[in-house]
Amino acid sequence: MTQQIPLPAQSTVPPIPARSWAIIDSTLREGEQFARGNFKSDDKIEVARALDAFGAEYIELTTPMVSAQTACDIRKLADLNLNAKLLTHVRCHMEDVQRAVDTGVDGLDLLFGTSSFLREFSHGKSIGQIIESAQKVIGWIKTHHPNLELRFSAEDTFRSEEADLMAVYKAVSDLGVHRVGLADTVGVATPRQVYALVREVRNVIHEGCGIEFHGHNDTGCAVSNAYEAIEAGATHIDTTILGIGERNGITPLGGFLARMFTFDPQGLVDKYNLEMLPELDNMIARMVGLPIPWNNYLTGEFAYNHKAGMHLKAIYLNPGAYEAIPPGAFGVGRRIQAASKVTGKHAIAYKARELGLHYGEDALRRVTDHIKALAENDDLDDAHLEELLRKWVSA
Ligand SMILES: CC(=O)SCCNC(=O)CCNC(=O)[C@H](O)C(C)(C)COP(=O)(O)OP(=O)(O)OC[C@H]1O[C@@H](n2cnc3c(N)ncnc32)[C@H](O)[C@@H]1OP(=O)(O)O
Ligand SMILES: O=C(O)CCC(=O)C(=O)O
Ligand SMILES: [Mg+2]
Repeated sequence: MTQQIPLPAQSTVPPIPARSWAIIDSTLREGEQFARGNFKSDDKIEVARALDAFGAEYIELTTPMVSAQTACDIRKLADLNLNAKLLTHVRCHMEDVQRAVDTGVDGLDLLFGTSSFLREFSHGKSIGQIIESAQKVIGWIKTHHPNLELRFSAEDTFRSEEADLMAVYKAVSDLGVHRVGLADTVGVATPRQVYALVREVRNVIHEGCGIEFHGHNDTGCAVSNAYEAIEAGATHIDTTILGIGERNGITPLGGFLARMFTFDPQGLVDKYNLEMLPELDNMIARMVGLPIPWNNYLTGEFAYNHKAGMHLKAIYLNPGAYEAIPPGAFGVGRRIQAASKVTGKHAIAYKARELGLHYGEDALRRVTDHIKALAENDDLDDAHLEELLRKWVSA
């Protein structure tokens, strides 16, 4: 995490310092709600240790109410004494909380649905009753376990009435929670809505109270919504490795880091062991029995594949011409695909030079056209290209 890497010139957007926000990785909570997420005790230890080595500030675990085994696993994870703070995600309910405080975690993430959908179909409580429960539960924790870090989230925030939200957030902030949470539970929020609501919430909570954002990806906005939340003053972002979670998941750790790297690369390098990202993604892909998607942020098989002739000419001169983020920063490599119908003479000349071969202008044009024609139906692999370039010189 002290590594210094050569960093390219970045976008013209003002920097957002990486020290202004923290990651709450929820692979071991939201990720357990993923279709293929069913982590065994050893898996949980492996994931928690890996996230800790990566530098995640927080690791969120599911509620001990799930099962006796889950409660036992939470205790085991707490006994690891990781640097990352451990949180357990619990309903705003005395029984859950009493069970949670015995597990040895550093904090509790409380939640209560505030939208009319969840008030009617999930728990049946009014906003007044939600606030009363929060007072009872938070009051009890503050008295009996004053050292626990506390967060209160309004589940389904973005389909809740603004006045209801402000009443709930003000009440829990007055009760002394360390953070309030905004959750885009069904992935419906737009980046602009996220920005506006985080600003509103900032106005009703105490100055030192943090703001956490949890965003689902149903409409493809999970990364941009997390970014907008930070722009508006959020301090904590929920992620999972590979984005696993209910339905199609939440803000993926890698995608979020890619987004934030462009604003403060050195800040990220200082905070996290970024080169571990492929290891984290591979670990979860293995545990859930699915491949890493081909177009995954940073670690997908083709995330750093360069193919078109116009790109290749520039990439050889300066990779930053067609890369926002140097792949080495995240421990991945780039792939130059020089032998396709969309290649150009500069790419072929570079490939030839790597083999110690040099062509005159005419020969270069002819070999390039030959390769383009051959590749009309199927791209050539590197071995085929090499053979062809060598033969061309000796022919
Ligand atoms: C959007 C999210 O991801 S929220 C987090 C979801 N996480 C989980 O559900 C954790 C895993 N869940 C479980 O293991 C179980 O659902 C348990 C142990 C929590 C509860 O199981 P059960 O008692 O069998 O209830 P069930 O799951 O069928 O129903 C949910 C209950 O929680 C209540 N509830 C829902 N939200 C809340 C809340 N925020 N605070 C308090 N109670 C709540 C509902 O009213 C319902 O209780 P009821 O039967 O008294 O009406
Ligand atoms: O507790 C939270 O803030 C988020 C809960 C959750 O997973 C969701 O609302 O999608
Ligand atoms: Mg969720």
